[in-house]
Amino acid sequence: MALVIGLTGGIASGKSTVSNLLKKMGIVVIDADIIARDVVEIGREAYYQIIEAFGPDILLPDKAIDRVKLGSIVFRDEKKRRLLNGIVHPAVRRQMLREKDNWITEGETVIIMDIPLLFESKLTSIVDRTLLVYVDADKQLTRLMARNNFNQEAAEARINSQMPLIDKISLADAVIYNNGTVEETKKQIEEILKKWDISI
Ligand SMILES: CC(C)(COP(=O)(O)OP(=O)(O)OC[C@H]1O[C@@H](n2cnc3c(N)ncnc32)[C@H](O)[C@@H]1O)[C@@H](O)C(=O)NCCC(=O)NCCS
Ligand SMILES: Nc1ncnc2c1ncn2[C@@H]1O[C@H](COP(=O)(O)OP(=O)(O)OP(=O)(O)O)[C@@H](O)[C@H]1O
Repeated sequence: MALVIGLTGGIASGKSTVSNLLKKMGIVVIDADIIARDVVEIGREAYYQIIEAFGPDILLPDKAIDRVKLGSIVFRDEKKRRLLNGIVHPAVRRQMLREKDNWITEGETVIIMDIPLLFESKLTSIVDRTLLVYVDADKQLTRLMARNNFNQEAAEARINSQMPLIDKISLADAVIYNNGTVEETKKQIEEILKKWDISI
């Protein structure tokens, strides 16, 4: 039996930092953000649905979806965000489940599913345990602004489109506090894996 762990957090809370550390330890990670990009590639079903819903102006000259433009629409408008989620999320969910099944068939015993909206999208039923990457609100904002070169308004729009990170703490089976150094975060990961009897 494989153990499937849902890794979640908030935007720029440190999920990729944690998943990279887990990958280095040899653990398989399925990344919802990567799959969400894949399912809207030119020619895919969700690609046409997005054009239908948001109009052809949402395309770049090379016909790919303009992610910057789409982001500036959906992170300011909840209705539009729900519309996009309704198109993209079912396709992401299907592909994630397929990849999970493939890894299980290949004999993997521990699989991480990195899903930013695990709690918001009520996807906890597809994982056995949940692991939250938490960071204080002020650090989340400054890290997001620095990483994406966002102004405060754009960064806050994204943060506010998610469940407050602090509310996710009580929903998670374990929490990694990513306020300190990456080394401190690594130690916490090792402790949780030990507590969960996962040998690496
Ligand atoms: C709006 C889009 C085009 C913006 O693309 P962009 O390249 O700027 O951002 P990227 O996809 O890398 O997402 C970065 C982070 O934003 C946050 N985020 C993305 N989509 C959403 C959403 N619908 N609601 C809340 N937060 C979101 C997540 O924390 C994610 O890790 C894109 O995020 C998208 O298609 N979102 C809908 C699909 C989705 O929910 N993806 C998240 C995981 S399934
Ligand atoms: N412990 C840390 N110390 C300093 N910087 C960090 C730490 N953890 C993450 N960061 C930085 O904060 C930013 C956000 O981290 P990361 O990309 O891992 O978050 P994420 O949760 O995967 O974000 P998203 O969901 O938005 O893709 C990155 O620039 C990363 O280098």
